Amino acid sequence: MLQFHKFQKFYGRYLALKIGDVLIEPGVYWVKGVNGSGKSTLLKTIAGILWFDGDILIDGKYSVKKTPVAYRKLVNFADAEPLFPEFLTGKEMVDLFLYAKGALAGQEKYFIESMQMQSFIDQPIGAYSSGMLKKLSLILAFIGNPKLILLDEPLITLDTDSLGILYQWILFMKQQNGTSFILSSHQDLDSSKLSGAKEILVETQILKITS
Ligand SMILES: Nc1ncnc2c1ncn2[C@@H]1O[C@H](COP(=O)(O)OP(=O)(O)OP(=O)(O)O)[C@@H](O)[C@H]1O
Repeated sequence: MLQFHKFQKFYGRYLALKIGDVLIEPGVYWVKGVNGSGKSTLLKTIAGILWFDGDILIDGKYSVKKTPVAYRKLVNFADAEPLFPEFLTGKEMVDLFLYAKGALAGQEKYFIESMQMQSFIDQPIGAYSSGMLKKLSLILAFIGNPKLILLDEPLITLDTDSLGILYQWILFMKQQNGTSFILSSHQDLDSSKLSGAKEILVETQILKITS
């Protein structure tokens, strides 16, 4: 599903992450590691937000560097602490993503309604609480027809009911579309809801993948 080729990520002279040539099979993955080990760096480079040496391919043919538009239609990302223009409404951001990701009109309704966002989706984002902002960022990550969804710390600031909904979304996308997931979380994921999830341990600048 996801192929790293001679991957290295430097910040200045500091080598934050070295992966080399690694293939990650389809599935749901939980990225673990201590503070500063490189979890966010890993997700942001896969998302195409951070520059790095080497290449990353999805489905063996779409490269984040050589075919970035096609790649970004297949790889969605939600940041740990999302930031959006405060003058736009949540619905305007959703419409932008529906267009950019080539999504079917109306796809967003299931996500907005199940996450109970109808009451604030038309408000400016500047008026959102941190939980409302998190919900919006999660919706945006599920829009389109992604092969891979990257969620950086998806559990923080979500209330218990919303966590249950997020697990439902993950199972729904996995079953309906065969979407893979890479989630980073300091909190334990509910293994009863994400059965079969594999672990990626980020340790001393390298990855260890366990099943
Ligand atoms: N913009 C940057 N400039 C320089 N160094 C950075 C930058 N961003 C991250 N780093 C360094 O890269 C390493 C990995 O950081 P990263 O944020 O990916 O870790 P993390 O595992 O997500 O941490 P946490 O669990 O605390 O969120 C750390 O040593 C960090 O100091």
